[in-house]
Amino acid sequence: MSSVFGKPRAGSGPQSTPLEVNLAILGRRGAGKSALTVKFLTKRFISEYDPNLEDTYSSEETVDHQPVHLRVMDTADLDTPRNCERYLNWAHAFLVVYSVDSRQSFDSSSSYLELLALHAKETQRSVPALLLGNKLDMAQYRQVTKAEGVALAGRFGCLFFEVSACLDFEHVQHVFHEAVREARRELEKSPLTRPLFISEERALPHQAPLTARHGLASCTFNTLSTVSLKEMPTVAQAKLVTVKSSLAQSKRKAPTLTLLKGFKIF
Ligand SMILES: Nc1nc2c(ncn2[C@@H]2O[C@H](COP(=O)(O)OP(=O)(O)OP(=O)(O)O)[C@@H](O)[C@H]2O)c(=O)[nH]1
Repeated sequence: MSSVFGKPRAGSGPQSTPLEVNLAILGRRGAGKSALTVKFLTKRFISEYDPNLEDTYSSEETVDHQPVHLRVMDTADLDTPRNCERYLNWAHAFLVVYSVDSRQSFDSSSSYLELLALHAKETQRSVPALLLGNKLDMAQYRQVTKAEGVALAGRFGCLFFEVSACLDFEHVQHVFHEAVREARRELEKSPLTRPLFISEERALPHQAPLTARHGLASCTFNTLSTVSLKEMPTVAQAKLVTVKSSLAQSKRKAPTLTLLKGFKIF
């Protein structure tokens, strides 16, 4: 039996079932969520995309010598969080993305972090979030300083990174793997935490003022006190695509590319 983070882990040997981690990528339209997701999955940068596609990808990863079955939901909210339940109750970790050359996207990322903090409070379920400033290659057009990113992340107690989807794959991979580590820590603290889909829609009493304040229109939260719990169903309007691990992809690029419909990959 191997030891991760000082705790013996049942089932972490070679025969073990991979740890399942659901990761949702949040952020304003154009921040680079899809580009980062595809970069992580294929090591490639995309320049054309369908902004209305919301895809959930599945990738077999190895993080700290442990197999991980990682599902990545590349969300497609418009300018503000909408119908958030689909990811709030599904994800074990969130990547909140803004673009360093867009003040608007930074403001949106703040709204997303507020939303996550509120949801954590209401459900008493802490889900780690990482704040990510993307498009570092556009640093000459910066509208958001690194210090502002650090400060926002500090306010919400999350890790912070600046990356570029069109530069090094390793930096992007590092961020995704950090998200897995954060999720794993949380899962080890409370192993009963697992993705749930809660079917009953019920707005919280104080939801309206907060959503109004932060522009979180049409987000509904459901707490564990609501009665009807179900397994997470297929994500609405999402394709689930299995992608080979990064290592396998580099050897077998063609099959991977045919799976990632909706993107033009270079
Ligand atoms: N220069 C640069 N451009 C990027 C980077 N990441 C994404 N882009 C470009 O920014 C635009 C938006 O990227 P997407 O990945 O589609 O952004 P998104 O957040 O998924 O946006 P939606 O799909 O509309 O939700 C595209 O033209 C990308 O090619 C980056 O790191 N650097």
